[in-house]
Amino acid sequence: MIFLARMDVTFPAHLTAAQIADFQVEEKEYSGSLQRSGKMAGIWRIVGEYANHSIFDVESNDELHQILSGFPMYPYMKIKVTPLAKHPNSIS
Ligand SMILES: O=C(O)CC1=CCC(=O)O1
Repeated sequence: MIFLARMDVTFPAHLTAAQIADFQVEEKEYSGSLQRSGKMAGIWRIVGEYANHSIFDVESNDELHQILSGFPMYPYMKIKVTPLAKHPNSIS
């Protein structure tokens, strides 16, 4: 099952720059591990926003929820998930 996820990050004002930097390091490690496993097929920065579009290739809605809720920044992200089906004109 293929899903597009848009993740918007908003850190609360009480977090320090050092705490935010720690979240960014942890996020990169978790994200890298998902990408190496193939569960996360790609991630793109949305230009001009602290947000991304990511593609996930997972077995179920439950697996996607587990993955998304495991992101260290999950408490600070608004996530919109769009399920994708094969387009009839796709040649791949
Ligand atoms: O878009 C970001 O920087 C936050 C994020 C979510 C997954 C990831 O790898 O980074």
